[in-house]
Amino acid sequence: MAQSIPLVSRSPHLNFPSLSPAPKRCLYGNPRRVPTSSSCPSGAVFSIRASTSDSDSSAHHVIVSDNGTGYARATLTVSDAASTASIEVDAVTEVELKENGFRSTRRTKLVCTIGPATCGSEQLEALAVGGMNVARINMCHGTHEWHKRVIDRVRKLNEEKGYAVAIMMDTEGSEIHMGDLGGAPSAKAEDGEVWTFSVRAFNSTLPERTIHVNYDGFAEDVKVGDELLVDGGMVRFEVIEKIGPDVKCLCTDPGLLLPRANLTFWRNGSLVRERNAMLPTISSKDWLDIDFGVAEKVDFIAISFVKSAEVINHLKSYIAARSPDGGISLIAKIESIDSLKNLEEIVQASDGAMVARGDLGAQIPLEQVPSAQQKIVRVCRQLNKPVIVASQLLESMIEYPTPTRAEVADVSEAVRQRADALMLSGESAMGQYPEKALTVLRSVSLRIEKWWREEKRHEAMILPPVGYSFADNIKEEICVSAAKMANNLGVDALFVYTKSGHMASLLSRCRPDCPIFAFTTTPSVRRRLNLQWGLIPFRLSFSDDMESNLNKTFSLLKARGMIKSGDLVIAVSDMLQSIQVMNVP
Ligand SMILES: Nc1ncnc2c1ncn2[C@@H]1O[C@H](COP(=O)(O)OP(=O)(O)O)[C@@H](O)[C@H]1O
Ligand SMILES: C=C(OP(=O)(O)O)C(=O)O
Ligand SMILES: [K+]
Ligand SMILES: [Mg+2]
Repeated sequence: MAQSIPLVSRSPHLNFPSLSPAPKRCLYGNPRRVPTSSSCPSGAVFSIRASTSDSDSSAHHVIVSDNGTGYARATLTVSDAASTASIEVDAVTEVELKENGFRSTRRTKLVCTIGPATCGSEQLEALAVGGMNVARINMCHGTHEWHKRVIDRVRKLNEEKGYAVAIMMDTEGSEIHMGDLGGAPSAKAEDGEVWTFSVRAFNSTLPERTIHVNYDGFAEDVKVGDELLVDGGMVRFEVIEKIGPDVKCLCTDPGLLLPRANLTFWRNGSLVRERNAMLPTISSKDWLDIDFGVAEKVDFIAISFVKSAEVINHLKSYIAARSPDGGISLIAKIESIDSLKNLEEIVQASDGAMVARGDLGAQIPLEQVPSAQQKIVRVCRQLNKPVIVASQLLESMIEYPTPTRAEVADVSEAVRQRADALMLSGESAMGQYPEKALTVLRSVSLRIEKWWREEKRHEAMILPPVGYSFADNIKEEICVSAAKMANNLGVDALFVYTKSGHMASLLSRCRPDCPIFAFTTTPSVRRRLNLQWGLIPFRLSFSDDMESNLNKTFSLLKARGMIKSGDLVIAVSDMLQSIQVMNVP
């Protein structure tokens, strides 16, 4: 059983006022320094260890303390250990840390959809330099060869330049969408024009004002008088006549038609969900794309139009059988009425979720999208799953070099909600200013994060336990306590040594004020951690011996100028149930 931790009552430094934000207190003269003594020349290590019933592990000690002072002694000599080892971190973070220190690092992660505007090696590198954490490829567009080239270029960038840009493959799903406009980049539909939407296959050039529809049942399912919405209402038509496979439609709201834009149809003010609602979540084409993603070892697969947890579980077992090392995480896209209905079970089954506002806004009234977003972000945080806010964040930047004030406010709100990540779609895939759009996301994120750190404006969120076992509960408690200590002590960084990434995600979930340095042994875990709020993932080989891990880390990071003597850090690990507070020697 867990023991009481007498240290807490013995050490006044640990009696923090709970919940209320603690003022920065001067603990020992210098607020950032734990006392050092001659017996502990290189900074004190203070360790709390909890024990569990399965106490055969050497990690399960009650407390380690040094002759009643509450401080375990450690000799953190910067030694030989590191000389042969290496640490991998991306160049942008390294420069940021060196130049501006810990507080300058961005906590909100950035996902960029890669398309014709950004698929070249130089363009990809520019995005990586600009802060792209995850590159998304959308299987609605392009061929496997095209996507493979992008994947290879990102991989090369990671290998040669030290980035950990993860790859997210997004499935097409069984939505109804238009064809590819016969190769044209877009087409303008004017008020009063009559267009033909047809399920016919056109092998030569498309007749004028004709759109191919990918769903065979389309002409049968729509009725004269139905409203047809392109891309959630960017362009609207009214169905005026049905002639076999052709549906004649009158344009009532003009606008730009983009290739493969999504289509929904509405009758008497409600979304029509006939046979199309019975389409499988994962189409036969999606299965081929998923096989491609597994073969290419992508880091994330985002599943479009998820309706229930069942499909996620099904896909998980499919992928597990083909990719036994477990390197692929599943992201559920919340973009339908069904996915909102079954939100908790879907998020629980997935490894993360996306607020896919594009299609969501076509399925529920637009004015309900903001509250849905807030709810999805909250549920994901409570269930400890990373969440991405996506679509139209900077839509006007597809054409213009500056965003609208409203777009900046929208980005700010997602950052304030402390979503894990923000995503660019058309802005980076086919827009004219992909790098500028990324810069806007980066600078708005940094500014808003700084603002509420300074003002303590974020609302506290109840974080219910997520683990199923007592051992899990201990991990959670350690992370919650470590994050709280980090805030109260104003430490420079949290360090977490994690093999699976789980402890890192538990710390991220607490959204602490300082950055979290997540050390992990495998490149694949490192890339996947790159989607999570506040984590700076490093690849490092480490052992079960925390003291040597810390020595090695300090030595390597100091050698690269990323930390310096006197910096205050708190370290936790998933090998040892402890929280250690120390100054970098
Ligand atoms: N691989 C690609 N090849 C060509 N165009 C692409 C590609 N990926 C994205 N695009 C373009 O960028 C736009 C925005 O991307 P995204 O939001 O992911 O797709 P969609 O609009 O289909 O939901 C697409 O409509 C398409 O015009
Ligand atoms: C991200 C979305 O999905 P896609 O771009 O694949 O339609 C969305 O609908 O917002
Ligand atoms: K998609
Ligand atoms: Mg969508």
